[in-house]
Amino acid sequence: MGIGIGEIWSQLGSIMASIMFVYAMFDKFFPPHLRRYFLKYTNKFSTLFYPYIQIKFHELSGEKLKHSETYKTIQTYLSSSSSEGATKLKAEVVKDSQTPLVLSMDDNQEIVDEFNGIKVWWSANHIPSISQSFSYYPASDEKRFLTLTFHKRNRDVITTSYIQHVLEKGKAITTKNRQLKLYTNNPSNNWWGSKTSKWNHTIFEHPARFETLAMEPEKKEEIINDLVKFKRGKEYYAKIGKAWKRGYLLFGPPGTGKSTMISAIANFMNYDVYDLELTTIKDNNELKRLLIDTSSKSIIVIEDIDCSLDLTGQRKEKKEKDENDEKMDPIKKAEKEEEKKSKVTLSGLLNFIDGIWSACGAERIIIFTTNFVDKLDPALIRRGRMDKHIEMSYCGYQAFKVLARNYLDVEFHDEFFPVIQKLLGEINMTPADVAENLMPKSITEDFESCLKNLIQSLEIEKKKVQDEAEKDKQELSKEKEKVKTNEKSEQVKENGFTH
Ligand SMILES: Nc1ncnc2c1ncn2[C@@H]1O[C@H](COP(=O)(O)OP(=O)(O)OP(=O)(O)O)[C@@H](O)[C@H]1O
Ligand SMILES: [Mg+2]
Repeated sequence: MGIGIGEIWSQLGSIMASIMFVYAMFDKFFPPHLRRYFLKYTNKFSTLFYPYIQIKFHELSGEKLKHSETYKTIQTYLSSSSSEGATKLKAEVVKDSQTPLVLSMDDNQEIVDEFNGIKVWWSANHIPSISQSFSYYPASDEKRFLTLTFHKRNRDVITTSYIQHVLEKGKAITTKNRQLKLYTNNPSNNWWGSKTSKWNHTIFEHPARFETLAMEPEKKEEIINDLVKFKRGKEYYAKIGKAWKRGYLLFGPPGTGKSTMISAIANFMNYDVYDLELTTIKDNNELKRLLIDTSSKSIIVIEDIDCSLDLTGQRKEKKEKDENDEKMDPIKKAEKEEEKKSKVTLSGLLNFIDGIWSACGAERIIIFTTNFVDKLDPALIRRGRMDKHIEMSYCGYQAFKVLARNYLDVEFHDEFFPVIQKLLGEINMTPADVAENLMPKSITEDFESCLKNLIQSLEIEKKKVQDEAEKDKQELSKEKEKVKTNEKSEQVKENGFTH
């Protein structure tokens, strides 16, 4: 006869009661100084019989400085197999991935994985915050980690090949599912708790590509080659003893495609973009902390560097405006005072680019853009910091051809193209303006009228330039006339004086 469920329960109950009783006796009568020895030996005893090893992977590593990439990678790896093993699943942020729903293990769930016939167990663990106070911000002492459990005898295989296998596979899945992200820095008064990130991000979906970027083909080729070389340069950078990063300085007048070029680079390299807004950063220290929280395979962009640094521009303008607010309430005024005092300095930025801290994380491109390259401090843009200087210039004939192909699907037109070629040789027009002229303004407008529009604009521009040159010439001759008449009258005076 089998034993009934009820009987099992009653037996289990009495066993539990006995354990509780023994524990209570132990707690009450065992002398505390002996208890320590007892626990030590039972621990040794149990490890003798407990044949498993556990490894923990924490979400935050390095004194909470950084979200661990290893943790994220393992999580990705596990999410690909957890759907089968775990019974409680968690749906992850959907918008970051190309797959509509990313499932992963929920807290305190366990899954079994197998590698070369060896069984391992993974569990997701969560230690809630100790502080009980209710807060809008996530608690900073909350801890999450993944635990890997395996048999002692497999120690070597697991710690070398298996973990490497997990990381490689996790990375491969990440790259496959990857959508580029565009990050902007959060003002530091929002950096509460360890969970709130220093960077906000959205999905980066700029359609710019090198193929659609209008510039001289040789120049474009050169940039692409440089990027390819950089991407494959891991060993090379290690060999020459340099951090694996590269700086580009993009300069040129507004509307020549600097920002477009950044997007094209991001798409080409498949890197995330960190758009760094220097004006909201309080000091060099904050800048450093932002840098630490960026990931590898990324582009760090500082647009209009001449305006955002203390060298010129924006900050000064801001100060002047503030001086008008004399009647401001005292708290706000103190805050503003604080804002004025703290700032990122040139040396802080230089450290950010190539100081010791810049070596954390690899495969990174730093891009500065400016309209006025002459305004920048030479220290900032010397080679080694900004390795490659790229001038984005006015639209030439080759660049126009790319735009015509993009906007109108036209390769050549024997009536209009030669005219445009001649005019572009004489007139400076930005690719943005050329593009605007080429864009059909209504659905009925055909490509010929678009090309005519461009020619018309170029001719108007040419006329303007000619008129201005004429005016300048006239003024110059007037000046000359004046000087001549002055000289004459001086001479007359002098002659009159001597006679
Ligand atoms: N070289 C180019 N190739 C293709 N499109 C271009 C190019 N330059 C400009 N454009 C077009 O003009 C628009 C403005 O260009 P973009 O924002 O890249 O200029 P910019 O150099 O960054 O200007 P600013 O100095 O004002 O920031 C873009 O949306 C793009 O469509
Ligand atoms: Mg721009």
